[in-house]
Amino acid sequence: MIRYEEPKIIAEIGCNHKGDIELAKEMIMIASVYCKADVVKFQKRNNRELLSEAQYNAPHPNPINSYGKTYGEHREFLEFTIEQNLEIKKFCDDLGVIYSTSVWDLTSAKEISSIEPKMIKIPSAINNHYQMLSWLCENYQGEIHISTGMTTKAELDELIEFFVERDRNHDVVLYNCTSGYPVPPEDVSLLEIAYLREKYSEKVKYIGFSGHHLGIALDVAAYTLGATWIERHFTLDRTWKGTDHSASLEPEDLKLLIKNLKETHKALNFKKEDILDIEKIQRNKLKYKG
Ligand SMILES: C=C(OP(=O)(O)O)C(=O)O
Repeated sequence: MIRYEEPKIIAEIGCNHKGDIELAKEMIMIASVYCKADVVKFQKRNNRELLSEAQYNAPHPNPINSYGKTYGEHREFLEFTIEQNLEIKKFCDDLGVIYSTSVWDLTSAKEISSIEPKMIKIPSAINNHYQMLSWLCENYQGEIHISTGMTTKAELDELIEFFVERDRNHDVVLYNCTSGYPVPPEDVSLLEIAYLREKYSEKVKYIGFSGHHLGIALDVAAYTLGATWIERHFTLDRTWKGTDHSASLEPEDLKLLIKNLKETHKALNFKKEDILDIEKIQRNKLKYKG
């Protein structure tokens, strides 16, 4: 039986702030105050550590989305320093919204841990970086959220055992994810959520869903299948330059998604009695009396 707790919604700002901290703050305000997201999330990379020299110096694979002459320059343009991340975290604390970020390398994991966020995300691309995961298990006290896009079932088993062996599984949230931008419905593969729940719900704290699809219907289905945490990319304009905007939600969509998720949470129950109060008048009026 699924334990339906209140859904928790992450507005993944990621790099959609276009490297502009004032825009990032405006997005945080809208996501939290207007849309009512629980968490706003960013991404932290040390590009010299993460990318090989060749990757750093190569052009962006899709130049139309590039903010620099090389892929490395493009990534640096979108990067906030640790001081800027701290400024953003304080901005979030003042607003009462949770700040989080994914970390893409060991240096970023160490830097971000030093500002003590409540939760850190491990992106699908990096969920096999065991040196970084070991460091986090030993040094970081908060929740560890892990995405499972482009990951085999055997790799997933290994990942969960890693956390169980270190007795850190009690604060792991495991996300179903298909890594694509955008992902067509047939590749969202929502039943993987049921698989994660059946196989790992005793081993991790919660199951989640990191969606890169279009629209908001599938997130409600994901919640109904047992994903408590729902993460969606967030932008102010889906036509902006950048890989993630097209698969992101604009404010009206995110607000409606959160409303729909909260209503679904209220509706996922059994009738409290055979005939509810709301039905009694109808029963007197309409029920066949024989
Ligand atoms: C890429 C990320 O996540 P996911 O793998 O869930 O898309 C991220 O959080 O930075």
